[in-house]
Amino acid sequence: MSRLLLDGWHVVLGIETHAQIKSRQKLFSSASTSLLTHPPNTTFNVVDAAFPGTLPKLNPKCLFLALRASLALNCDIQQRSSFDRKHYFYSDLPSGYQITQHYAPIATDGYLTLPTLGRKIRIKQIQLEQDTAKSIFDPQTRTSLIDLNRAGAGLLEIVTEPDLQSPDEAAEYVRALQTTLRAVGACDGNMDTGSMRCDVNVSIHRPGEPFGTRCEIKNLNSVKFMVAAINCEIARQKALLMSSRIVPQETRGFDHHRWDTYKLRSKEDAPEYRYMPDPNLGILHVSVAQIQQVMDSLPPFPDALRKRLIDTYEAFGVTQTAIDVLMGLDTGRDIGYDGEDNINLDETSYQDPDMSAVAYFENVCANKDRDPKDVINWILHSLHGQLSTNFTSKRITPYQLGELIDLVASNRVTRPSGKLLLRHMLTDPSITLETSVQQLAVNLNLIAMSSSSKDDLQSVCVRAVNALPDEVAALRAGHYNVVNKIVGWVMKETKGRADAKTVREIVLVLVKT
Ligand SMILES: Nc1ncnc2c1ncn2[C@@H]1O[C@H](COP(=O)(O)OP(=O)(O)OP(=O)(O)O)[C@@H](O)[C@H]1O
Ligand SMILES: [Mg+2]
Ligand SMILES: [Mg+2]
Repeated sequence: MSRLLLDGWHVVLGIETHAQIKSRQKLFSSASTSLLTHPPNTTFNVVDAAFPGTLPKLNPKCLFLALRASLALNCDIQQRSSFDRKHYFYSDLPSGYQITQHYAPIATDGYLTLPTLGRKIRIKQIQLEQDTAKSIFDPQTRTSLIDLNRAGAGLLEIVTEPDLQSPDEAAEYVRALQTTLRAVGACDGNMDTGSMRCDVNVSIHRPGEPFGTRCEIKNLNSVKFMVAAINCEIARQKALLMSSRIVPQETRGFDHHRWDTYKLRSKEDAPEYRYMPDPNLGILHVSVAQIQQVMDSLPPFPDALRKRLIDTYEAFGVTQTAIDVLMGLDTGRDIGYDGEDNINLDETSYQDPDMSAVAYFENVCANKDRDPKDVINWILHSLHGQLSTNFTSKRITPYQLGELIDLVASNRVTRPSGKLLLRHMLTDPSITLETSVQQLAVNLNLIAMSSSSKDDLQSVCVRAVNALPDEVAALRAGHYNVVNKIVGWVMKETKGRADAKTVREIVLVLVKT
């Protein structure tokens, strides 16, 4: 979408994302990070509950993941950064302040490339900070309950420059950010469970004029709501400006029942946070050697990987869209993860999260006789839905899929039979990762008839012609499309083992004579 909206306004958007760090322990305490399955108030310790005399201690795993995310977002890592206290009083904040990096964040001046639009969105800074507890209002007893499980969990706040120009771009940015954070294992990117939450800043102005006043919409937990909130906000600001009023700087929320934004507080009511350096935490030093070590541990970045895949496979007819779907970048899919809990909580066996769909595809394509376009079609169309899980743990290995593709490509098995074969492989528990696909095709009587015995096929076609005299007459009278009905009869009779093209040829010869 272009920057210019229909009626001549420019839209300016900046996004602040809170991403929960995928670490086993909290940012400054040794308590476990909570999963949704944990009962309330079971995963916190005295540090998280802010008992007097407790001291914070930075968890190296959180730092490691923050550095990975920062490098993946092309930021400059600050060799010296520090922590500050942001004070406010709310029941979900036991200590009365949140530890964040207000004055000297860990990383600055990065960018994220929007995969399909190709534009670079500048990342202003990334800061490490603590998450709050959760307060839950119980309307029956009219009381607020506090769950400390989330208190003190590590967050990355990732702040963009005001570079985004439309709701579509904002959506693409969030999806690309989600993919990047997942690719480096820093965050599971799951918006509907609150692992990733966005605040979006919106302003509009006339072309050539300075930026308008921003309003910030807080705590958006899906891309859909974010896009809706931006659209509502643009409409609201436009209406104000068109009637010669001003847009006051405000913090707003999005009400998904009313499908509109509402005012939370104005700039004048903004809390005074009384930021101050946290005296319990010193300067955080990161050496060049440490940065290099993290750099060496990184998997290929999604945009570089995407470019390599396009450069390698586009010549074979593999489309960019297919590559985006394979990489999970396709913008048509909503941000929701498949609900699977693939959080790797074991620090000692740290593994890069899988780019398994890509690895699987390239593994099958390693045999140069295979057509990559054919391979990606099999994966996307026939294995679709299983892409977000690890292929090797599934019921079909790249070797087996390759075997299947070769059987179909050489007409030993028809395409419909191939799909049937695949379904068997995915669902029949007696089939192992060692099963030969060719042997299975033989056992299931799925070897194509045209390549096994043409005579058999000929006799089925003769039966078809005898069984369908009306259709034969229609065909003879010049209604060519009727041939499909006769071919269909043969396909049904042979359970899809016949090659439709061969059947058509045989039928046409039979009908003419
Ligand atoms: N005129 C504007 N229109 C839209 N977005 C803007 C504009 N000016 C700044 N922004 C964006 O607003 C965001 C400001 O975030 P930042 O964290 O710097 O400050 P904040 O919102 O005041 O603080 P807090 O972290 O307490 O919410 C950035 O993403 C920035 O790009
Ligand atoms: Mg901010
Ligand atoms: Mg903000």
